[in-house]
Amino acid sequence: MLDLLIKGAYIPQKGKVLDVGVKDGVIIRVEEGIEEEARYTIKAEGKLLFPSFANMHTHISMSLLRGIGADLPLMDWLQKVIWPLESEFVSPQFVRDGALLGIAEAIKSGTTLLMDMYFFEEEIAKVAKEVGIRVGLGFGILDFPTKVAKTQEEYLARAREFARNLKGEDLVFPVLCPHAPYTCGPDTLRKVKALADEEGLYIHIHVSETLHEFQSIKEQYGKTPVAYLDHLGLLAPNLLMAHVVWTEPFERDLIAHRGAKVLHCPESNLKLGSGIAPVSDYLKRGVHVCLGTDGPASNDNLDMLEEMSTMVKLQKGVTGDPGAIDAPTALKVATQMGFQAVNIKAGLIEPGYEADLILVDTSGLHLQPLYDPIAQLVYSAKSSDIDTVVCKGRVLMEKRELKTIDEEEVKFVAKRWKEKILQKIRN
Ligand SMILES: CSC[C@H]1O[C@@H](n2cnc3c(O)ncnc32)[C@H](O)[C@@H]1O
Ligand SMILES: [Zn+2]
Repeated sequence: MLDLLIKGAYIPQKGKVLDVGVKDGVIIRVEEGIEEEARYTIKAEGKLLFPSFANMHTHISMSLLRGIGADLPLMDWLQKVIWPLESEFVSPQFVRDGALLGIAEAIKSGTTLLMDMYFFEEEIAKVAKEVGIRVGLGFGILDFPTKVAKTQEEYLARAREFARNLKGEDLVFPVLCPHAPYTCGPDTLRKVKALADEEGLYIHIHVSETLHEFQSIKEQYGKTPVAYLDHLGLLAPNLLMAHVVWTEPFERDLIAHRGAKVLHCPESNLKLGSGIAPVSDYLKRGVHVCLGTDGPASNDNLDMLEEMSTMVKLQKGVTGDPGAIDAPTALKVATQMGFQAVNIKAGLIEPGYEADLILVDTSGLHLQPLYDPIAQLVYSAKSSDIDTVVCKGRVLMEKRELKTIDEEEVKFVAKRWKEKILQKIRN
């Protein structure tokens, strides 16, 4: 008996109407007219079936800080606004409440994998398991004290303990998160690398986000950021680098050669005025590129459909080439490349792949007439068209109704945080 049967959806990547049968979280049948019994059946006639999105760089609990400090460059935004607020308000409860808000928004826009970096990540692990979404989790490691730890030794010991506690979990997995080359010195970065290799972990880090960072790392260490990380031994397949906006051409080839991954966050880079990453050039050179929104306080949402559309249009505009990134490639970057980067077999609708899927309702005026579903998903669809979301075979949203989160409660709690935070800002 199947656990889930999705009947009669059009699968654009196959160009056919098919049924999809799922058992134990995995797609086992993709065929016409499946008659096998199923515990749960979704009638999907007239809808499009796609893989779900992998949001590969975010700080979901920052959803509670959304809208604060708009229109500042990165370092002013962080140092004058965000870090003082985080030091005042971030607590396990803040992280939990922010995670619920962020995860609810992520599911409603079709995401089933989030790569997160923040504080008190054990709270996010609990929320993710309750709700049924995949999250890669690590707390930020910095060369200065935060609420997580005070010294390098303490950060590394806690990171090891955190990783060991989460090993073997189903939906959540531990990652090491040195914040950036400008907040972690070379000794910390080398030790993080050693720990990652010992424990078999990914490293998730902000890299070369602004021109200021690019120039100051070069001044301080005699090498531009990517070359500097390579010099320290970090540039390897387990390195997930967020942003990578500023690179020399030789560094781009080095990333491809070493197999490190780029987590591209175009909307955050635009909003903070950080620049435009040369993503079509990365892809041409064979770099593994994934897509992320960054935190919802610098974007200011977790909408991967929007992010995908922004990515493609920026590359067309900057290069003057309308084929710089085509729609099927954009979809692949936002789905399959993300899952693949962390070794999750999802992102394709094939037997043997994890059942991480979305159904898209095409009845909206903005999707009429529907000639090219993949191009129209990238260029015309809105996240409100996403009708159903399935993560590892579990239905997290159906007919736009969240199945595992109380949406009204999440909004109520967010308002309470707003009142507290506003009081502080006004005083
Ligand atoms: C210590 S946990 C993560 C840390 O990162 C901060 N952050 C959020 N967005 C960005 C960004 O775009 N670049 C660098 N750092 C960022 C966040 O506020 C947390 O303090
Ligand atoms: Zn970030």
